[in-house]
Amino acid sequence: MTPALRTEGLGKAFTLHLQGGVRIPVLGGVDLTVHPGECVALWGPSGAGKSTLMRCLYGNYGAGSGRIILRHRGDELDLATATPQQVITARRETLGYVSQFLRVIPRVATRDIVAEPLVARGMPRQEAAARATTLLHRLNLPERLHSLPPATFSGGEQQRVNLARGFAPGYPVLLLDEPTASLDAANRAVVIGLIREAKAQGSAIIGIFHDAEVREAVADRLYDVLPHQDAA
Ligand SMILES: Nc1ncnc2c1ncn2[C@@H]1O[C@H](COP(=O)(O)OP(=O)(O)OP(=O)(O)O)[C@@H](O)[C@H]1O
Repeated sequence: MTPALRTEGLGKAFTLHLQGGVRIPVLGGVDLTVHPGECVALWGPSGAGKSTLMRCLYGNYGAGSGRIILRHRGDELDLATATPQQVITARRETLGYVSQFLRVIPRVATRDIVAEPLVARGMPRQEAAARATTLLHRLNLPERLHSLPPATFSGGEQQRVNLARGFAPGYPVLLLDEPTASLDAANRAVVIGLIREAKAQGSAIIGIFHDAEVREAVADRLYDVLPHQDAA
């Protein structure tokens, strides 16, 4: 089976320009493969580079070396060398990312924040709003909050808005950074259900799951992110 996403020799180092150009190698030689319907959990000690790897995969950080091959529009797209326009298209159609924290857009209602990626993919606005509402209910976000901007929501409420937005489109590849960090047991169980359903529908998932119960419930295998001394 063709992988949904794979990296070849991915490396990343940070250069601290305000600290005399000190170079911090983080990732090196990362060969990660995830297939449709599979969930891979990134594993490794604090500071090993798990979040950095996620951000490289989504294109938030440029890769220092190597390739990030995404199966996109029936072809291969190397995100490490893709143009900004190609990255935007890949994010709209193929690659989703649920970060730990919601970046709130002022004055936009929660329902619209969740519906937006569906509308961007061409779904009629009313249908997108209905799907958003269903997901928000499933994640136990009370109806009275759906029409409010989430700026004043609690951490757990904001995380659930973020999750609804990330799961709504059914992306072929979905990146999850600590998706249950701020959630109670009932909502953790909902997220486990959403991940399992996404896998059953063929999504490839890469996640950081510090919660062992969630990790064991969804991950098919672990990928070791090792502290690296020699990164690009
Ligand atoms: N923007 C940045 N600039 C400089 N150094 C960074 C940057 N982002 C991360 N780092 C460094 O890269 C290393 C890896 O950080 P990262 O957050 O990826 O680790 P992690 O494995 O996700 O850790 P944790 O499990 O604690 O969240 C750390 O030493 C961190 O200080």
